[in-house]
Amino acid sequence: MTVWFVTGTDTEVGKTVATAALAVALLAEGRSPYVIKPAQTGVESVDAGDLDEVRRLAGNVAGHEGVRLKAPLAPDTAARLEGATLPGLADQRDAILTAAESHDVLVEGAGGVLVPVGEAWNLLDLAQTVAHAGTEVGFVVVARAGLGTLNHSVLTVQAIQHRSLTVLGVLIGSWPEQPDLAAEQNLLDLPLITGVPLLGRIPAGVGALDGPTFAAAAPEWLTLPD
Ligand SMILES: Nc1ncnc2c1ncn2[C@@H]1O[C@H](COP(=O)(O)OP(=O)(O)OP(=O)(O)O)[C@@H](O)[C@H]1O
Ligand SMILES: C[C@H](N)[C@H](N)CCCCCC(=O)O
Ligand SMILES: [Mg+2]
Repeated sequence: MTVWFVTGTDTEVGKTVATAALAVALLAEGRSPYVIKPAQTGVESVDAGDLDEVRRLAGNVAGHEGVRLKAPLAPDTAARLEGATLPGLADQRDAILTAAESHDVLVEGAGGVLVPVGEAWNLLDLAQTVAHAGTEVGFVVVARAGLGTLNHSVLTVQAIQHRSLTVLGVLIGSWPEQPDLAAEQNLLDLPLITGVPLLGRIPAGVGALDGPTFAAAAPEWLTLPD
């Protein structure tokens, strides 16, 4: 089974909404998604995290969180502030490999791709250790629609490719109802400048939909990577 890492050009670009849309598209193909959030920050123990939001939108998909931390900061920073220990790289890797035995796994990072999700390691380190175990790994990069996204997207794609990891494509996390000139041109320029496919665009506002409405529409917004 595949392991797709869902990263973004920044925090708040729509990785969670994109993860939910990818999960719906996998379900629509009769596949079995498993969603992992290795490190959830900015939530108390009783709060809904990204995995809960994915389940609200996509239905009760299988999955787990690696750790949750209170401060709305990078995981290693949040852990330092509360004196918490982050799960080790091998533990997070093994949890992914176990899930991948029977599921197509979606792993959502925290913030952008170089944000530490462990003690001095990031999503690229995690992806590399999963790939070294012989599992097929790919990245989906969630990007903003408008001016500024070209640079952020190329930086992210090249950081991933620099580690000899595969970028499956770019997905626009929130496509405006009235796109401006930059957004419209970015539909052409994003695949040109990054060298990877544009997998689709998720309409702005759909993260606020109820689950069934979201799930009915989500497959139209994107093309699943091969
Ligand atoms: N297409 C969309 N429609 C509606 N709301 C959206 C959309 N994309 C993002 N949002 C909203 O923007 C906020 C940030 O989105 P999201 O949580 O997906 O970002 P993220 O990249 O997952 O952030 P993090 O780094 O914290 O995981 C959320 O409140 C979300 O509901
Ligand atoms: C709290 C937020 N929503 C994310 N979970 C964590 C984002 C960390 C970003 C760190 C940084 O790039 O400065
Ligand atoms: Mg998120």
